[in-house]
Amino acid sequence: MKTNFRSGFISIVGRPNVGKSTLLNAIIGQKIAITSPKPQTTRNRILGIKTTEDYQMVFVDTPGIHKPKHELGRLLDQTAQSSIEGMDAVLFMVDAEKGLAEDHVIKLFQGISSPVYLVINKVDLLKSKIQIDKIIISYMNVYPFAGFFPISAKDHTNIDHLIEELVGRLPVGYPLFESSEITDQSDFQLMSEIIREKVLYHTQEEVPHAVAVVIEHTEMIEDVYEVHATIVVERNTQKQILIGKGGDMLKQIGTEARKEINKILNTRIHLILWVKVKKDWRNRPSDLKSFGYDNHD
Ligand SMILES: Nc1nc2c(ncn2[C@@H]2O[C@H](COP(=O)(O)OP(=O)(O)OP(=O)(O)O)[C@@H](O)[C@H]2O)c(=O)[nH]1
Repeated sequence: MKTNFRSGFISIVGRPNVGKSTLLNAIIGQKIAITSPKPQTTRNRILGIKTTEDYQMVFVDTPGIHKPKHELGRLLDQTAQSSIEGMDAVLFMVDAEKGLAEDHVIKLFQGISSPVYLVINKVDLLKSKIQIDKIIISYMNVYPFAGFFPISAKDHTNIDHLIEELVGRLPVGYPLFESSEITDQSDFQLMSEIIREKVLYHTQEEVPHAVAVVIEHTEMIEDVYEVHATIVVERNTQKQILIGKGGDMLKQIGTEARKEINKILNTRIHLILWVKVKKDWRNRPSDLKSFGYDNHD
Protein backbone atom coordinates (compact mmCIF):
# COMPACT_ATOMS: atom_id res chain seq x y z
CA MET A 1 0.00 0.00 0.00
CA LYS A 2 1.25 3.49 -0.82
CA THR A 3 2.39 5.57 2.14
CA ASN A 4 0.12 8.43 1.18
CA PHE A 5 -2.95 6.18 0.70
CA ARG A 6 -6.15 8.05 1.57
CA SER A 7 -9.42 6.74 2.96
CA GLY A 8 -12.64 8.20 4.28
CA PHE A 9 -16.43 8.48 4.30
CA ILE A 10 -18.68 10.55 2.06
CA SER A 11 -22.44 10.70 2.46
CA ILE A 12 -24.98 11.39 -0.25
CA VAL A 13 -28.09 13.20 1.00
CA GLY A 14 -31.03 14.96 -0.60
CA ARG A 15 -34.76 14.83 -1.19
CA PRO A 16 -36.39 11.59 -2.36
CA ASN A 17 -35.97 10.80 -6.06
CA VAL A 18 -33.11 13.22 -6.83
CA GLY A 19 -30.90 10.33 -8.00
CA LYS A 20 -28.73 9.44 -4.98
CA SER A 21 -28.75 5.70 -5.61
CA THR A 22 -28.19 6.20 -9.35
CA LEU A 23 -25.07 8.25 -8.53
CA LEU A 24 -23.80 5.60 -6.12
CA ASN A 25 -24.20 2.87 -8.76
CA ALA A 26 -22.44 5.07 -11.34
CA ILE A 27 -19.48 5.69 -9.01
CA ILE A 28 -19.12 2.04 -7.99
CA GLY A 29 -19.62 0.89 -11.59
CA GLN A 30 -22.12 -1.80 -10.60
CA LYS A 31 -25.67 -1.85 -9.31
CA ILE A 32 -25.59 -2.07 -5.53
CA ALA A 33 -28.51 0.24 -4.71
CA ILE A 34 -31.94 -0.12 -6.26
CA THR A 35 -33.45 2.88 -8.04
CA SER A 36 -36.93 3.74 -9.23
CA PRO A 37 -39.02 6.69 -10.40
CA LYS A 38 -40.97 6.46 -7.09
CA PRO A 39 -39.89 8.65 -4.18
CA GLN A 40 -38.56 6.93 -1.03
CA THR A 41 -37.04 3.99 -2.82
CA THR A 42 -34.02 3.75 -0.50
CA ARG A 43 -34.94 2.69 3.02
CA ASN A 44 -31.68 1.65 4.61
CA ARG A 45 -28.31 3.23 4.75
CA ILE A 46 -26.18 1.47 2.13
CA LEU A 47 -22.42 1.62 1.84
CA GLY A 48 -20.75 1.70 -1.55
CA ILE A 49 -16.98 1.20 -1.53
CA LYS A 50 -14.64 2.43 -4.25
CA THR A 51 -11.02 1.34 -3.94
CA THR A 52 -8.12 2.24 -6.21
CA GLU A 53 -4.33 2.05 -5.74
CA ASP A 54 -4.41 5.52 -4.21
CA TYR A 55 -7.57 5.73 -2.13
CA GLN A 56 -10.63 4.07 -0.65
CA MET A 57 -13.86 6.09 -0.63
CA VAL A 58 -16.76 4.77 1.36
CA PHE A 59 -20.03 6.31 0.18
CA VAL A 60 -23.10 6.32 2.36
CA ASP A 61 -26.35 6.35 0.39
CA THR A 62 -29.18 7.57 2.58
CA PRO A 63 -32.97 7.51 2.37
CA GLY A 64 -34.35 10.76 0.91
CA ILE A 65 -35.16 13.51 3.39
CA HIS A 66 -38.91 14.11 3.48
CA LYS A 67 -41.80 15.02 5.76
CA PRO A 68 -42.62 11.74 7.53
CA LYS A 69 -46.15 10.36 7.84
CA HIS A 70 -45.26 6.95 9.28
CA GLU A 71 -42.89 5.54 11.87
CA LEU A 72 -40.95 4.13 8.87
CA GLY A 73 -40.68 7.68 7.47
CA ARG A 74 -39.31 9.01 10.76
CA LEU A 75 -36.73 6.23 10.80
CA LEU A 76 -35.66 7.15 7.25
CA ASP A 77 -35.15 10.80 8.23
CA GLN A 78 -33.11 9.84 11.30
CA THR A 79 -30.94 7.61 9.13
CA ALA A 80 -30.30 10.46 6.69
CA GLN A 81 -29.50 12.93 9.48
CA SER A 82 -27.16 10.61 11.34
CA SER A 83 -25.26 10.13 8.08
CA ILE A 84 -24.16 13.75 7.92
CA GLU A 85 -22.16 14.04 11.12
CA GLY A 86 -18.50 13.13 11.12
CA MET A 87 -18.15 12.61 7.36
CA ASP A 88 -15.06 13.65 5.40
CA ALA A 89 -17.44 15.21 2.87
CA VAL A 90 -21.18 15.43 2.25
CA LEU A 91 -22.80 15.51 -1.18
CA PHE A 92 -26.05 17.42 -1.10
CA MET A 93 -27.89 16.34 -4.21
CA VAL A 94 -30.66 18.31 -5.89
CA ASP A 95 -32.76 17.69 -8.98
CA ALA A 96 -31.96 20.25 -11.69
CA GLU A 97 -35.55 20.13 -12.89
CA LYS A 98 -36.91 21.06 -9.46
CA GLY A 99 -35.40 24.56 -9.65
CA LEU A 100 -34.17 26.88 -6.95
CA ALA A 101 -32.96 26.51 -3.34
CA GLU A 102 -35.05 25.16 -0.49
CA ASP A 103 -34.42 26.41 3.07
CA HIS A 104 -35.92 23.38 4.82
CA VAL A 105 -33.28 20.89 3.71
CA ILE A 106 -30.37 23.27 4.04
CA LYS A 107 -31.11 23.70 7.79
CA LEU A 108 -29.76 20.17 8.13
CA PHE A 109 -26.22 21.39 7.57
CA GLN A 110 -26.17 24.15 10.14
CA GLY A 111 -23.41 23.58 12.67
CA ILE A 112 -21.71 20.69 10.87
CA SER A 113 -18.02 20.95 10.16
CA SER A 114 -17.75 18.60 7.14
CA PRO A 115 -17.47 20.23 3.71
CA VAL A 116 -20.81 20.04 1.89
CA TYR A 117 -20.83 19.95 -1.92
CA LEU A 118 -23.82 20.92 -4.01
CA VAL A 119 -24.45 18.26 -6.66
CA ILE A 120 -27.02 19.31 -9.24
CA ASN A 121 -28.21 16.12 -10.89
CA LYS A 122 -30.22 15.40 -14.05
CA VAL A 123 -28.67 18.27 -16.03
CA ASP A 124 -29.34 16.13 -19.12
CA LEU A 125 -32.96 17.26 -18.76
CA LEU A 126 -32.14 20.98 -18.92
CA LYS A 127 -32.13 22.92 -22.16
CA SER A 128 -29.74 25.74 -21.26
CA LYS A 129 -26.68 26.34 -19.11
CA ILE A 130 -28.29 29.52 -17.80
CA GLN A 131 -30.80 27.40 -15.91
CA ILE A 132 -27.93 25.57 -14.17
CA ASP A 133 -26.27 28.87 -13.24
CA LYS A 134 -29.49 30.16 -11.69
CA ILE A 135 -29.84 27.05 -9.54
CA ILE A 136 -26.20 27.29 -8.40
CA ILE A 137 -26.54 30.97 -7.45
CA SER A 138 -29.75 30.37 -5.52
CA TYR A 139 -28.17 27.57 -3.45
CA MET A 140 -24.87 29.36 -2.90
CA ASN A 141 -26.91 32.25 -1.45
CA VAL A 142 -28.36 30.09 1.32
CA TYR A 143 -25.40 27.91 2.32
CA PRO A 144 -21.58 28.19 2.02
CA PHE A 145 -21.10 25.04 -0.08
CA ALA A 146 -17.49 23.87 -0.51
CA GLY A 147 -18.12 23.58 -4.26
CA PHE A 148 -20.73 22.66 -6.84
CA PHE A 149 -20.96 20.00 -9.54
CA PRO A 150 -23.62 19.89 -12.24
CA ILE A 151 -23.85 16.19 -13.17
CA SER A 152 -25.96 13.56 -14.85
CA ALA A 153 -25.77 10.36 -12.81
CA LYS A 154 -27.68 8.59 -15.57
CA ASP A 155 -25.23 9.60 -18.34
CA HIS A 156 -22.12 9.61 -16.08
CA THR A 157 -21.49 13.28 -16.92
CA ASN A 158 -18.95 15.16 -14.77
CA ILE A 159 -18.69 12.39 -12.16
CA ASP A 160 -14.92 12.09 -12.69
CA HIS A 161 -14.43 15.73 -11.69
CA LEU A 162 -16.49 15.18 -8.57
CA ILE A 163 -14.39 12.15 -7.60
CA GLU A 164 -11.15 14.07 -8.22
CA GLU A 165 -12.29 16.81 -5.85
CA LEU A 166 -13.38 14.30 -3.19
CA VAL A 167 -10.03 12.46 -3.21
CA GLY A 168 -8.43 15.67 -1.99
CA ARG A 169 -10.80 15.71 0.99
CA LEU A 170 -9.86 12.26 2.24
CA PRO A 171 -7.35 12.02 5.07
CA VAL A 172 -4.25 9.86 4.72
CA GLY A 173 -5.14 6.50 6.26
CA TYR A 174 -5.52 2.75 5.91
CA PRO A 175 -8.34 1.14 3.92
CA LEU A 176 -11.23 0.02 6.11
CA PHE A 177 -12.53 -2.64 3.72
CA GLU A 178 -10.98 -5.31 1.51
CA SER A 179 -10.31 -3.96 -1.98
CA SER A 180 -12.75 -6.53 -3.44
CA GLU A 181 -15.68 -5.34 -1.30
CA ILE A 182 -18.07 -2.95 -3.01
CA THR A 183 -20.95 -2.85 -0.51
CA ASP A 184 -21.81 -3.80 3.06
CA GLN A 185 -25.08 -5.44 2.02
CA SER A 186 -25.45 -9.20 2.35
CA ASP A 187 -26.66 -11.33 -0.56
CA PHE A 188 -30.02 -11.65 1.27
CA GLN A 189 -30.35 -7.86 1.47
CA LEU A 190 -29.44 -7.45 -2.19
CA MET A 191 -31.96 -10.09 -3.24
CA SER A 192 -34.81 -8.61 -1.20
CA GLU A 193 -34.01 -5.11 -2.50
CA ILE A 194 -34.08 -6.27 -6.12
CA ILE A 195 -37.47 -7.92 -5.60
CA ARG A 196 -38.73 -4.70 -3.97
CA GLU A 197 -37.41 -2.68 -6.92
CA LYS A 198 -39.45 -4.78 -9.35
CA VAL A 199 -42.54 -4.26 -7.18
CA LEU A 200 -41.89 -0.49 -7.26
CA TYR A 201 -41.78 -0.47 -11.05
CA HIS A 202 -45.01 -2.42 -11.41
CA THR A 203 -47.25 -0.80 -8.80
CA GLN A 204 -48.75 2.63 -8.24
CA GLU A 205 -49.85 5.03 -5.51
CA GLU A 206 -49.88 3.52 -2.01
CA VAL A 207 -48.73 0.00 -2.92
CA PRO A 208 -44.99 0.70 -3.44
CA HIS A 209 -44.73 2.32 -0.02
CA ALA A 210 -46.64 -0.46 1.75
CA VAL A 211 -44.26 -3.20 0.58
CA ALA A 212 -41.46 -4.98 2.44
CA VAL A 213 -39.64 -8.06 1.19
CA VAL A 214 -38.27 -10.79 3.43
CA ILE A 215 -36.06 -13.66 2.26
CA GLU A 216 -37.42 -16.57 4.30
CA HIS A 217 -34.86 -19.23 3.46
CA THR A 218 -32.63 -20.51 0.70
CA GLU A 219 -31.52 -23.96 -0.27
CA MET A 220 -28.99 -25.28 -2.78
CA ILE A 221 -30.65 -27.87 -5.01
CA GLU A 222 -28.11 -29.38 -7.39
CA ASP A 223 -26.53 -26.26 -8.92
CA VAL A 224 -29.57 -24.00 -8.44
CA TYR A 225 -30.06 -21.76 -5.43
CA GLU A 226 -33.72 -21.98 -4.36
CA VAL A 227 -34.86 -18.72 -2.77
CA HIS A 228 -38.15 -18.40 -0.86
CA ALA A 229 -39.23 -14.79 -0.37
CA THR A 230 -42.32 -13.10 1.06
CA ILE A 231 -43.65 -9.78 -0.16
CA VAL A 232 -45.41 -8.14 2.79
CA VAL A 233 -48.21 -5.62 2.21
CA GLU A 234 -50.64 -3.83 4.51
CA ARG A 235 -54.03 -4.67 3.01
CA ASN A 236 -55.86 -7.42 1.20
CA THR A 237 -56.53 -5.13 -1.77
CA GLN A 238 -52.76 -4.57 -2.12
CA LYS A 239 -52.20 -8.32 -2.02
CA GLN A 240 -54.71 -8.78 -4.86
CA ILE A 241 -52.97 -6.11 -6.95
CA LEU A 242 -49.60 -7.75 -6.43
CA ILE A 243 -50.81 -11.20 -7.35
CA GLY A 244 -52.67 -9.85 -10.38
CA LYS A 245 -55.09 -11.57 -12.70
CA GLY A 246 -54.38 -15.28 -12.66
CA GLY A 247 -51.10 -14.57 -10.84
CA ASP A 248 -49.72 -12.60 -13.80
CA MET A 249 -48.28 -9.70 -11.87
CA LEU A 250 -46.44 -11.84 -9.33
CA LYS A 251 -45.06 -13.96 -12.14
CA GLN A 252 -43.75 -10.89 -13.97
CA ILE A 253 -42.13 -9.50 -10.81
CA GLY A 254 -40.58 -12.90 -10.09
CA THR A 255 -39.16 -13.31 -13.59
CA GLU A 256 -37.59 -9.84 -13.67
CA ALA A 257 -36.16 -10.22 -10.15
CA ARG A 258 -34.75 -13.67 -10.88
CA LYS A 259 -32.97 -12.49 -14.05
CA GLU A 260 -31.40 -9.56 -12.29
CA ILE A 261 -30.35 -11.52 -9.20
CA ASN A 262 -28.74 -14.14 -11.45
CA LYS A 263 -26.77 -11.39 -13.15
CA ILE A 264 -25.71 -9.44 -10.06
CA LEU A 265 -24.81 -12.42 -7.88
CA ASN A 266 -23.48 -14.38 -10.82
CA THR A 267 -25.45 -17.45 -9.86
CA ARG A 268 -28.55 -19.40 -10.89
CA ILE A 269 -31.57 -18.99 -8.65
CA HIS A 270 -35.08 -20.34 -8.61
CA LEU A 271 -37.29 -17.71 -6.96
CA ILE A 272 -40.47 -18.64 -5.11
CA LEU A 273 -42.55 -15.61 -4.10
CA TRP A 274 -45.38 -15.39 -1.56
CA VAL A 275 -47.55 -12.38 -0.68
CA LYS A 276 -48.62 -11.84 2.93
CA VAL A 277 -50.76 -9.14 4.60
CA LYS A 278 -49.42 -7.61 7.79
CA LYS A 279 -51.72 -4.75 8.83
CA ASP A 280 -50.07 -1.41 9.61
CA TRP A 281 -46.52 -2.87 9.67
CA ARG A 282 -44.99 0.51 8.87
CA ASN A 283 -46.08 1.78 12.29
CA ARG A 284 -44.97 -1.21 14.33
CA PRO A 285 -41.41 -1.07 15.63
CA SER A 286 -41.22 -4.87 16.00
CA ASP A 287 -42.28 -5.40 12.35
CA LEU A 288 -39.91 -2.68 11.15
CA LYS A 289 -37.09 -4.46 12.91
CA SER A 290 -37.95 -7.90 11.64
CA PHE A 291 -38.20 -6.58 8.06
CA GLY A 292 -34.69 -5.16 8.34
CA TYR A 293 -35.50 -1.50 8.99
CA ASP A 294 -33.60 -0.04 11.88
CA ASN A 295 -31.40 2.99 11.86
CA HIS A 296 -28.16 1.11 12.69
CA ASP A 297 -27.42 3.48 15.59
N1 LIG B 1 -32.86 12.09 -16.55
C1 LIG B 1 -32.21 11.64 -15.47
N2 LIG B 1 -32.82 10.83 -14.61
C2 LIG B 1 -32.12 10.40 -13.53
C3 LIG B 1 -30.77 10.79 -13.30
N3 LIG B 1 -30.36 10.21 -12.13
C4 LIG B 1 -31.41 9.51 -11.66
N4 LIG B 1 -32.47 9.61 -12.50
C5 LIG B 1 -33.80 8.96 -12.32
O1 LIG B 1 -34.43 9.51 -11.17
C6 LIG B 1 -35.21 8.51 -10.51
C7 LIG B 1 -34.82 8.43 -9.04
O2 LIG B 1 -33.50 7.93 -8.95
P1 LIG B 1 -32.95 7.25 -7.60
O3 LIG B 1 -31.50 7.03 -7.80
O4 LIG B 1 -33.82 6.09 -7.21
O5 LIG B 1 -33.21 8.43 -6.57
P2 LIG B 1 -32.92 8.51 -5.00
O6 LIG B 1 -32.53 9.90 -4.69
O7 LIG B 1 -31.97 7.43 -4.59
O8 LIG B 1 -34.37 8.22 -4.44
P3 LIG B 1 -34.87 7.84 -2.94
O9 LIG B 1 -34.43 6.45 -2.70
O10 LIG B 1 -36.36 7.96 -3.09
O11 LIG B 1 -34.32 8.84 -1.98
C8 LIG B 1 -34.99 7.21 -11.28
O12 LIG B 1 -36.07 7.03 -12.17
C9 LIG B 1 -33.68 7.47 -12.04
O13 LIG B 1 -33.57 6.73 -13.24
C10 LIG B 1 -30.13 11.65 -14.27
O14 LIG B 1 -28.97 12.03 -14.18
N5 LIG B 1 -30.92 12.05 -15.34
